[in-house]
Amino acid sequence: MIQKSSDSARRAPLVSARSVSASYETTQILKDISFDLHESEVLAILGPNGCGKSTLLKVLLGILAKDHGQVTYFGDQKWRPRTAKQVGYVPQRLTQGAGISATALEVVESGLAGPGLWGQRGRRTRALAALEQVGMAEHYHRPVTKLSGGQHQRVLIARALVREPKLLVMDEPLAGIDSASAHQLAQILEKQKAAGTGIILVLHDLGCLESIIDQLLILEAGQVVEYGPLADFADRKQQITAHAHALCGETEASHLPGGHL
Ligand SMILES: Nc1ncnc2c1ncn2[C@@H]1O[C@H](COP(=O)(O)OP(=O)(O)OP(=O)(O)O)[C@@H](O)[C@H]1O
Repeated sequence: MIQKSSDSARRAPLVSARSVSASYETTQILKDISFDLHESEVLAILGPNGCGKSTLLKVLLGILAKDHGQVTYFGDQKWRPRTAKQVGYVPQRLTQGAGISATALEVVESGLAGPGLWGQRGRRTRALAALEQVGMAEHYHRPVTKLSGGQHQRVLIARALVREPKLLVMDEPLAGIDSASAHQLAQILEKQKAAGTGIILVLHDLGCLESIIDQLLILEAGQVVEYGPLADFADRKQQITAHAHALCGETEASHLPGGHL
């Protein structure tokens, strides 16, 4: 059941999922997932290890085909090259295949590469501006392998923001970063939210991102067990976080490839 605040109900969603199911070969992982994400909204997806959070991201990012259901992006029911252009994806870390010896600037510029996306001209200027947005301009020439976890993450956020996305998707953004970096992350996301970007976060814990989260979607065994405004969970927040923590243990590397979007 989709619950909407009266404000949200008046606006068309940026992303709308209806009764989505998905499988790996013959094993069904996601069952009947529905949610809406509006402009300037932050949706946090929580749930225990293996419940299907990364799989849901893969479906949303057009990497894994759905078995059934519908995902509408920006009013369009098909994932197209122009959809990709409006979506920024932030993985946890760069993988080997993504060219990890690249400099911060090269990594951010790679966010503008892709068929039918942006031309070569102006890439550097846009990439530097994106690094500036996340407070990393002075590190533009450094190899990402030499950056701290939080700095590395900010470069990946810049790579997503360089597209000026309408939708930002982040996989476990609090994993492996210290509390100062987590607070910087909260500030960056808050600015994006204020600018109208819709944000989907896969989390194991609300942490210091709680203040920017609007909606919670809790998955268990591939199904939505809770969905609604964060305020509705006020009396159960600790319980939900403790539950996710207890079941999650150490976070694992994302299954999603970095930098292909
Ligand atoms: N490529 C794959 N092929 C087959 N099964 C997979 C594949 N990727 C994930 N799975 C299985 O799908 C289920 C959901 O995995 P998924 O990675 O989506 O969970 P998750 O909630 O993101 O877990 P975590 O919190 O550990 O990252 C798990 O049982 C997992 O083993």
